[in-house]
Amino acid sequence: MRKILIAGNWKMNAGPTEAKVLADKMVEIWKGKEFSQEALICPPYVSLPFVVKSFRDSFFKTGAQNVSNEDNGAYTGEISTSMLKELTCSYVILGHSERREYFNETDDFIAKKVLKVLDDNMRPILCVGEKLEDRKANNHQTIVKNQLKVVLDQVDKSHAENFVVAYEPVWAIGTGETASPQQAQDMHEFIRTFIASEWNAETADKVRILYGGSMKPGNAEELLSQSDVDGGLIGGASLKADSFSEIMTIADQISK
Ligand SMILES: O=C(CO)COP(=O)(O)O
Repeated sequence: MRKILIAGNWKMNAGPTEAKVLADKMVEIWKGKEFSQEALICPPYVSLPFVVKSFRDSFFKTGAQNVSNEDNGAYTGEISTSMLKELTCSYVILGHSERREYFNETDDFIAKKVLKVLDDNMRPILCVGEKLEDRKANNHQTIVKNQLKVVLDQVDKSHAENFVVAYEPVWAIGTGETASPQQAQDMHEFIRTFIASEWNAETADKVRILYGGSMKPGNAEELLSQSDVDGGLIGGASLKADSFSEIMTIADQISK
């Protein structure tokens, strides 16, 4: 059984002051209540210590939006896995389409980071997804398969439980347009089948595959109810404590 992961990607939003207010609000909403699934917030680096502090006595987990593939040393501007672990961060988003597009991150570079994160006993959330032109040309499966293959070729299947994939169709990110539940399910099933062909069915079954792209309270139930959709990677709607909590409540009622 896979636990649903509801993850917020705050991107370059919410500096320390705003982040603390937002995190405190989330904790307040869930005070005294149990959450049967997993909730995660990935703030910008500078806000992480504040969010960690706000979440200290709650079930909310924290993660980062990127990390270096190197150990501590002379790498100006970078942040290491050991620094994130010191803050008790457990997850790292890697290969987000914004990093691929604006910061030229390649599949090989992303694979190195995924390996580093897994080797250091953290959990990568590897983002994959096609652009609109790829979908229109019916190339979406090939694009996603190629993005995954570079990483899967290097990751040992023993990491399956810590390995998280997020399918984020680029055309659905921040656009208000969402993949239909069927489009999401079809791609998630394709991803799981591909992982099974690279590893095996038993390990592929352990990998959580999140959907990302304009997920909000109004469409979360339909998306999260799909058999291969194991959670959400949420941008805009994670910047509002109410919306994020509503999606969590929906996830709480769905068990996989
Ligand atoms: O990119 C995303 C999460 O990583 C999705 O962002 P939105 O939910 O704002 O579309």
